[in-house]
Amino acid sequence: MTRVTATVLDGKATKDAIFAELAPRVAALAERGVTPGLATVLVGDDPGSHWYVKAKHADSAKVGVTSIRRDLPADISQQKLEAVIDELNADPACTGYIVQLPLPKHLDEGAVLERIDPAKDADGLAPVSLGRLVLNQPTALPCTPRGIVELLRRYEVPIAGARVTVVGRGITVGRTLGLLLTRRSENATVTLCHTGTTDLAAEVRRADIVIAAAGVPGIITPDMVKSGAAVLDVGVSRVDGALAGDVAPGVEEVAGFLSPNPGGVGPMTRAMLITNVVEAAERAAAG
Ligand SMILES: Nc1nc2c(c(=O)[nH]1)N[C@@H](CN(C=O)c1ccc(C(=O)N[C@@H](CCC(=O)O)C(=O)O)cc1)CN2
Repeated sequence: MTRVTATVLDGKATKDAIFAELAPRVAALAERGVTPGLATVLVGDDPGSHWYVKAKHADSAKVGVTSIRRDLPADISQQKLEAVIDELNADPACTGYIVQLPLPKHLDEGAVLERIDPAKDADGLAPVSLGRLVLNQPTALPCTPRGIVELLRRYEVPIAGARVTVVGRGITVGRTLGLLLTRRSENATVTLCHTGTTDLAAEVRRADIVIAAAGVPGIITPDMVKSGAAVLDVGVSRVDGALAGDVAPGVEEVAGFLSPNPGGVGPMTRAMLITNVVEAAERAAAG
């Protein structure tokens, strides 16, 4: 019997294509004397967060976006961290910035996000940005949800009318993704599953698109997936030091589309961050 294997939703190749599209836009801004600048605020020593921030600055360099880094000690006080936020809000070289999450437990993440000038919120995670998203007002979109929608679109996975099951209610993916997918421009029907969901397998089985963002290795097994569904693996766990996604082996034989992990949604998150910064610079240049 011939085994069918899902089409790979290649986030790395798509990121490279997006960067190739952004580079001339950055060059056009340069001709007008505008250089977009991305700043990152990184608190502490988490190796994963360090990797992400380093990658974000490498991406910026590839596209012609300048970099500002604020690497801060794990025991920084709330007051000192907020002073760094205030500096970036006032810095004309900083078009947009992100505070790498999660922050150490002693810090008030909500207060930090609230302090970000919405005009410089490159992550779309500040309360005003999320409120604008809810109200259908123009705003920077959260990078991972935007990356998921972009990846689906570029591979022509039908979204309008699709049943989407999102697994995981974290702020960077699950909780915000439904806001994008239920806009009229996407028109999907979304179910958000979490630890209180009574029959996860049934919710996944009826989905045309599954977004696995629980951070539980292998939680999505082949028997849970409808034949031909698109499955995007966004979960990040470390098992014996290696990255482990939420999607178990064998799903590629049932799904129609599968985003690998690594190499799927992660690179798209980075591509959308740089896109958000370039768009902010274009808005500022237009006055
Ligand atoms: N302020 C934010 N914090 C966090 C966000 C976010 O969007 N904004 N999302 C995640 C982490 N994240 C971005 O910051 C991110 C995750 C993954 C990748 C990525 O390219 N991953 C690679 C694999 C990397 C590895 O081997 O560990 C891949 O998937 O191929 C980039 C960015 C939480 N925090």
